Amino acid sequence: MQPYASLDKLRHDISDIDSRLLTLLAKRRELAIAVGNYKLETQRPVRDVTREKQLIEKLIEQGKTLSLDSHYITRLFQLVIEDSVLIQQALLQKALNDSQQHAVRVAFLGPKGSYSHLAARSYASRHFEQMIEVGCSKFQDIVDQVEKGLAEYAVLPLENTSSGSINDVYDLLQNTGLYIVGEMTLPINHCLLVSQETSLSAITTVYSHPQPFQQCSHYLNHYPHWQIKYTESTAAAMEMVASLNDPAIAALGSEAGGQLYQLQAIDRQLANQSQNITRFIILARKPIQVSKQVPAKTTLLMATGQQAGALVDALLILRQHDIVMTKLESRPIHGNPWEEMFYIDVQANSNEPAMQAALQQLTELTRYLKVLGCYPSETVAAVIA
Ligand SMILES: C=C(O[C@@H]1C=C(C(=O)O)C=C[C@H]1O)C(=O)O
Repeated sequence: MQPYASLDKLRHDISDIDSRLLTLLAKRRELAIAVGNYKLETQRPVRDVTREKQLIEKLIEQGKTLSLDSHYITRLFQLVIEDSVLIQQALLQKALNDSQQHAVRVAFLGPKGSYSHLAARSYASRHFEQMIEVGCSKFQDIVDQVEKGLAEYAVLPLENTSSGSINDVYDLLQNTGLYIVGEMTLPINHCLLVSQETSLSAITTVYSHPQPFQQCSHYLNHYPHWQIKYTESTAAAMEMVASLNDPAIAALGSEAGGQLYQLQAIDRQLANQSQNITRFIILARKPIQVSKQVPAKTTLLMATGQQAGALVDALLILRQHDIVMTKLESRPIHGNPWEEMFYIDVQANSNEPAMQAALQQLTELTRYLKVLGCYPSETVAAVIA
């Protein structure tokens, strides 16, 4: 038999299995939606950590008999379970907030192909029937679009596992009347994208948004002669590289985004952290109700007095009510040199009695307190067996 013929046959069989896997995953999702509807009627919590643990344990056992590695099985099914939890959370949220909108306008840092665009699409696929894309060129424009009623939702990147907090977005939150109504995480795989056949040694200039340059600083240190050029988004960098069509010019961005501009990746996984993940927040003009059946997060904006221990006193209030803090960030207050605004994420629903009591005490203690939003926590990691 010709080697090519056998390769064709093998690939045909692999494609066949992949397609059957997809059909099964879609069936699994349908069952998860049915479970979601059952939970809606019976008021049961979406997450069942014991069930997740048992499920993964059983799969690992079965995997052993099939010579499949437990780490591989865990990673695969964490993703599958995450999808199922998020789809159920979206279902409960829709029922509670009675949102009748079919086509919603979502503003993000565009143009097409940016990470924000991928995040907006992924969030919309779970939450809305149809998304009308509103690509913006600045963070401020995204917020303005929603504030002016030209879009219903804003998608903004807030923090990244390699480069940390995105200060410009934190600062915007101090001055907007919008509320946080959702969050999501997106794995970010930065690639070096080029418009034609070339090699790393031929590159002289790289275009991208400042964030990818920060997140790939270790990789870039190997090429100190590369000229760095900033653009307003990774997609703008891709657009530029496509239009210049020069073998010495590259962009840092996502492979999927690059495909929209006919760019090819010549190097991948360039971020300093192998787990390079960005957390995005979703903003809207009105706050939402979060179902008691889903894990919730609340984000607070707070200015304490200048007295010694003011922040500690505030945090002690959270501890007193057994409220877990997942993030604390501080940013300067514009116009008040050396004064700080604190951003606090807690694992709690702002409607719970414990949180209500804590908010009451914090209002008495602090100079300024605002609930920026309460939203379903989408940083779901299925429990490892
Ligand atoms: C589907 C369910 O909901 C969630 C998702 C699970 C899954 O995808 O297998 C398991 C447990 C729950 O956290 C369920 O409760 O069975």
